[in-house]
Parts: sequence; structure tokens; C-alpha cells
Amino acid sequence: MAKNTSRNPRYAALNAGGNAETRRLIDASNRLAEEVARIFPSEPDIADRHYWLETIINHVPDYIYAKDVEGRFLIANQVTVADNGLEAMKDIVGKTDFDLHPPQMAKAIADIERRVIETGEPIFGIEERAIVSKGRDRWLMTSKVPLRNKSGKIVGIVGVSRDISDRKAAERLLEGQARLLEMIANGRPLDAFFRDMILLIEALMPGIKGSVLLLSPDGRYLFHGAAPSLDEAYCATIHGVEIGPRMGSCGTAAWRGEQVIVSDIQVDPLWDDYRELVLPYGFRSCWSTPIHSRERKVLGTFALYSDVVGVPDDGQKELIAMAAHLAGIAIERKQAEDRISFMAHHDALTGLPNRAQFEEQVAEALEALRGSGQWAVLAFLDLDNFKLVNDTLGHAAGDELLKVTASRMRASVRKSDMVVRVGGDEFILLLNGLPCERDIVLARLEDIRRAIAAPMQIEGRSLQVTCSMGVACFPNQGKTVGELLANADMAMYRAKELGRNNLQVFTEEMAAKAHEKLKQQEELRQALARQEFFLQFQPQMNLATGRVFAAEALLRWRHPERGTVSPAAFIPLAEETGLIVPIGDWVLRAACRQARAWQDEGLPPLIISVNVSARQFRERNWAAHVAAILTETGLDPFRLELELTESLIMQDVPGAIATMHELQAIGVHLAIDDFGTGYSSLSALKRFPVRRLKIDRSFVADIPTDLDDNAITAAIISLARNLGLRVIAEGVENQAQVEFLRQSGCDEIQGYFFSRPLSAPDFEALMLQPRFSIHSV
Ligand SMILES: Nc1nc2c(ncn2[C@@H]2O[C@H](COP(=O)(O)O[C@H]3[C@@H](O)[C@H](n4cnc5c(=O)[nH]c(N)nc54)O[C@@H]3COP(=O)(O)O)[C@@H](O)[C@H]2O)c(=O)[nH]1
Repeated sequence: MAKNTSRNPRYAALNAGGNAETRRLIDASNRLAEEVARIFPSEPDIADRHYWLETIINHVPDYIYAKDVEGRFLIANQVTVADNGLEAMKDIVGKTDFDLHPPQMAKAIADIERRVIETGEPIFGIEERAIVSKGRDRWLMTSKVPLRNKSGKIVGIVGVSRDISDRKAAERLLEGQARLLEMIANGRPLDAFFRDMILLIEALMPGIKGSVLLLSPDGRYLFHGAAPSLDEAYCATIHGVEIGPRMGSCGTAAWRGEQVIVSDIQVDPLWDDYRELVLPYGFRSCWSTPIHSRERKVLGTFALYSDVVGVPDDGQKELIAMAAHLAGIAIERKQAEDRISFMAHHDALTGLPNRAQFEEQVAEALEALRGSGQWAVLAFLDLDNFKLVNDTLGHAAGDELLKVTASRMRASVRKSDMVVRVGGDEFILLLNGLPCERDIVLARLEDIRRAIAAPMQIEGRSLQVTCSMGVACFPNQGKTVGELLANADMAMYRAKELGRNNLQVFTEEMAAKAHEKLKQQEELRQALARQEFFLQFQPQMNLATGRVFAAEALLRWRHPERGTVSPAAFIPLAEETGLIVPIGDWVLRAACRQARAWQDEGLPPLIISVNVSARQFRERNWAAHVAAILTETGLDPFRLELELTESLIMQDVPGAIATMHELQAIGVHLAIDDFGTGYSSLSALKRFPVRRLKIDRSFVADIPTDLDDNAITAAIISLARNLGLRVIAEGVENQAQVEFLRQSGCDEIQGYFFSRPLSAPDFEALMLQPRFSIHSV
């Protein structure tokens, strides 16, 4: 006993190192030794000593025992005896571990003890497995020291073991949780995740079998998720079980949204309808826990089955709650992944597949059709005047209209056909496997158009939308998705040209036209680089003074083959392709530079007027760009007037007013071109920071003979005067027009009557002539 005190150098050394468990064991031994030394300071009677010692070690909760060199128990404390399923010490004395444990486990214990005996070296704090009371598999932390007789000979070992199973289980649980969370984070498939989760729980709860069932999207049925240890036939039987108030443990738990603990399936009424079904598998208890989402929506159930009657203890309840929680996270993550994947392949508003998915599927469909002698029809579809609905009834109404249209299209085609939304109000249809008869194809498409055009109720209003369709048929009008899309697009363009609400099938003529357009686009693109553009200048005259106060810069294209091309022939194409932005930039820069040159040459003060296209005007920071060009060319801002068409302003009135104010702030003047053609509201006009209105030449052309035009022209002049704006008439070609305009109070004129657009040198010569008087003409 004295050997085991803290004064023993070997134990003292061990006290300093080792792990916490070992230290605790040693401390306990030391305390025991000290206590004995304190109680028995003098040599007590040997029998008493033996009795006391036995009493003491029987109060220690750890296993304490001694064995001889053959591994036979010599002595063991009460807990060792009891946990090995025996009653008294005499029952264990003489037994070996081979009598108490499975052979492999017993051998592992015997090997360690043999080493201690052979080397004489103690072993501290080793972890070993042992089967203790009623076959419970436990983890022990054990220290073993050689047992010596009085002459120092090793006659066996003394062992002290502590049950560390709870700590080991907690460690295992933590490791398992970490592994499961890692699986969730790595997006492992749900079934693999559930499988590992159930196996972890089963390892921690021996004798229990787990299962996960998933609730169907309509919230009515439970479907198999995972159950690695349950019989497949049983899983198949409960697959698709309906949830309800008395539907076994799982069906009821999902129905109630709360845990259902059935301790005895044989008697619990919740199992009345399922008792027979479960009987062959021998389950007696089933504890089912709903798997919830973060919003407490039931996603499925996590159930544990056991062959014995019973309820979970607190530790098991904690494990179940943890598993159900992790399962919820995993399901929600999977649902989020599915949603993201759906969104990547579908249009969020209508739920239709998107273009990326469409092209893939069309390619497959065409491949399947190839050589079959059947047709596929690809149609581009564009809703007419959708923008009007959006602008007048608002975006919510526009969205609703798109959804209704999408579902009508879906309902008008077969399952094997496809409908996709490619953006805005544009859709593509693929009708699959049609007979090669144009009339049948057209009849099907007209049916779809009719379905779309049926009246619909949107926000309490009855609306009707027509559509334009461009069609290309496989294989004659395109052999690949790309060809079909391009040709259907051309046909659609033609349908729109023809005034909407119609259907056009692709023809070779359309292709030729498109080809020509492409060629023109390319030429236009190169025209800038090759410096084929130049400007002409048309004077603008003050009617009262006869003085030329401004020049309108007009763009021309010196085409290498076609000669001088009017802007009317290429500006629309430039607008469509966006080339108008660099071209417009060139015009503005060239016009400002010319105006500055005339100023430097001493020409009378002049305003240079430049046309602006809608596309240019919408460019980000356009006003700042204009300011930069003015700085670059050295022209004073007040010498520049920008002509904005009425239709340009009306496309986005608030945006246009904001840009107009920015331009006004840098000192540039503004005029409204083609006034009278763009339906600008008079109230809006008041808010435009403009200096001048330009009466469109279509009104001027027939004055003074056309009484309507006379009235319109006079009204515009009067309006301008009342708003404090100057007014100029364009396209003035004769004396009678001049007279009418003068009498109506028009301030200024521009037109062939006075001068056609001139080259820069000719304009300069005109300005240098003696003062021109309109009265003398
Ligand atoms: N965005 C830009 N548009 C531009 C630019 N340069 C011109 N244009 C626009 O192209 C349209 C056609 O212009 P153009 O062929 O130059 O015709 C102008 C005049 O020549 C013509 N005009 C002038 N007087 C008369 C006349 O007495 N009779 C008659 N039949 N035509 C006449 O009018 C055109 C000027 O119109 P406007 O701009 O409305 O003042 C035309 O829409 C141009 O705006 C450019 O650089 N950028």
C-alpha cells in the first residue's frame, strides 16, 4: 500500500504528465493510499486490514481488480463483479477475460497484461473496449501495474479501469455531427446524407433502427428517404403512406407537426390500421419526430424503431432532436439547390424553360426527328403592344398578362412540344413531329394565336392581346437550332414590318433581304473608319431681320459606289444597330469644330444646330460627353443648339427632362424638332427646358392652301408664343408659305426657298454676301 502513495517517485512523476483521466485515476489511488495511511498509522491486524481494504475499494465506482500471471482474477471490487454479470467476488475469482468477453476482446486485454508482466513496466491511461453488464459494449480507460510479491517477483497485475463510454459517445457524436455538417456543406446527395446520419444514430443507440421519410410537395404523402438497416420490404410498404391523425407514428407526426412516441405498437391506437403490417418485422416501439424547415414547415419525419417496448431517455431525445434538425438543414439546402437549378433553366415569371435549356432540348428533338420524314416547327412569337399595357396599366398587370399568355400557350401545345420565354414579351415555340403539310402546320399555329388573343381579365379589365409570329420549319428551312432560330427571327421581323398581328413563314427572299441589310450594316460600320461621312449646313433665317442666325448640320455619306447617300437612307439602320452613337459623336464634334473655325475666321455670330438621335440621348452621362466635346473643340456652349425630336422625348419624359436640364446647365440650347408629330402633351411641354419649337415640314408643305395645316401651323406658333418659346418652320419652299408664316407670327424659317443644305465653303460664301433681305425675295 505504501508504494502507492504520492511520495512514490514513479507515481509522482506520472502525476506531472499523462492525460487528465490518467491523472484523475492516479490522484484517486494516491488519495486512497493516504487515507489508509491516515486511518492505520500503526500496523493493524491483517484480517482487519483486508476487510477495510475491501470495503474501501467496493465504494470506488471504477473497476479495480488484480489478476495472476495466467490472467485469472485474484480479487475484484463490487462494481467489477456486478458489471460482469456476477453476484459475489467468489464468482469472478479464478475466471479469466476469456470467460467474460468475446475471444477477440479478451485476447486484446490479455496481450496488454502479458506485456506489463513481461516488462515490469506499468501502462497508464490506455483506452480499451469491454463488454460489461448485460452485454453492454463499453469503453474503458485502464491503467495496469505489475503485482509483485514480498520478494519483488511479479505475480500478476493490478488494474484500475474507468468507464468512459459517455465521453467516447459524446466525442463520436461530435465527430459525426461535424461529418454530417461537412456533407451538407459539400452538397452530398440527400440519400447518402440520410444514410450516414441514420448509421451514426444507430451506432450511438444500439438496438435501434432509423428511417427518414420525406413529405410530398402537396403535403399529403410520405415517401422513402433512407433506412439503411430496415427491411427493404417494409420500406416499400410504407413508401407513399398518406399522413393523417391515426397513421402510425410517422403519418401522425407529420400530420400533427409534433413528435409522436409510440412505446408499444401492439397496443397504441395510432397503429390500429398498421399493426398487421409491422408485425412480421418484430418492431414494438416507434418514435417519430417531424423534420421541420426554419419556418416550421414539415418536410418529413425521422423515425426510430426498436424491438422492445419503451420510450427514449433524455440522452436519446437529444440525439433525435439533433438528427431531425440536421435533416431539416440538409433538406432545405437541397431544396435551395433545386430552386437555383430551376431558376438557371427556367423563366422566373412564367415558370417556362429558358433559352439555354430550350436550345439543348431542341437540338435533341431535331436529332430524333432527323430522317423521320416529319417536320418540327420553330416559331418566334412577340406580343403586339405589350409595352402599352405595361406603360398604361403598370408592370404588375404586364406580368399577369405574360403569365396568362404563357399558360395559354402551354395549354395549346402537346407535352412533347416546347414553349419558352426568351425575355420581355418574346416567346419561342417548338412543335414537334408534325406531318409535312403546310396547311396543317399553319392551322396549328393559328390555333395558338387564337388562344392567345382570347379576352383575358387583368386587374378587373378585359384585355385582348394579339401577337406576331415568325416561323421556320425543320428540315427545309433550317437543319440546326441556330439556322431555325435565325430564319424564324427573319420571318418575325417581316411580320412586324407588315403591321403586327400576323404570321409569316420564312422565305428565301427574306434571307436575301436580311443578307443585304447585313451588308449595309458592315458598310456603315466601315464608313466611319474610312472617313466617308461629311456635313452640309442649311441656314436658318430670322423672318423679321432677314439675318442668318444659325446653321443646321446635316449628315451625308459619300458612298464609294452609290455616291452621296441621304441620311434618311441610313440613319434608321444606324439607330437599329447602335452605330448612331459613334456616328452622332462624329457629327457633333465635326459641327462644333466647324462652328468654332467660322467664329475664328470672323463670320457673323452663328448658332450651330445638331440633330440628336434617341439612342445617343439615352447614353449614360451624355450631357457630360457633350460638355467634353465643347471643351475639346473650343466652342462656347451657347453657340450649340441640339434638336431633339418630339418622339425621342416622349419615349421617357422624366428621363428626357432630366438630361435636358443637365444640358441646359452646361449652357447648351435645345429645340424640339418635327414638332406636331409626336403627340407631346401640352402640360409636359411646359416642363421642357427648350428655347425653340420647329414646326414639322409636313404641316408647312401645304400651307396656305390646306386649311387644316394652316390651322395647325398657326396653333403651334401661338402655343410657342404663349409659352415664351421661339418658333421656326422647316421645309419652307415658296413665297406663299413665307407670307403665311410671317402673318401668323412665326419667328424663323428654314428651307429650299432660301437655301438648300450647303457645303462648308458655300455656306461661308453665303454668310459673307451683303445682308440678305427676305423682303426682297
Ligand atoms: N440623328 C441625326 N439625324 C440626321 C442627321 N443629319 C440629318 N439627319 C436627319 O435625317 C433626315 C433627313 O435629313 P436630310 O436628308 O438632310 O434632310 C434635311 C433637309 O435637307 C430637309 N430639308 C430642308 N429644307 C427642305 C425643304 O425646303 N424641302 C424639303 N423637302 N426638305 C428640306 O429636311 C431635313 C432636315 O430635317 P430636320 O432635321 O427635321 O430639320 C432628317 O430627319 C434629319 O433630321 C444627323 O447628323 N443626325
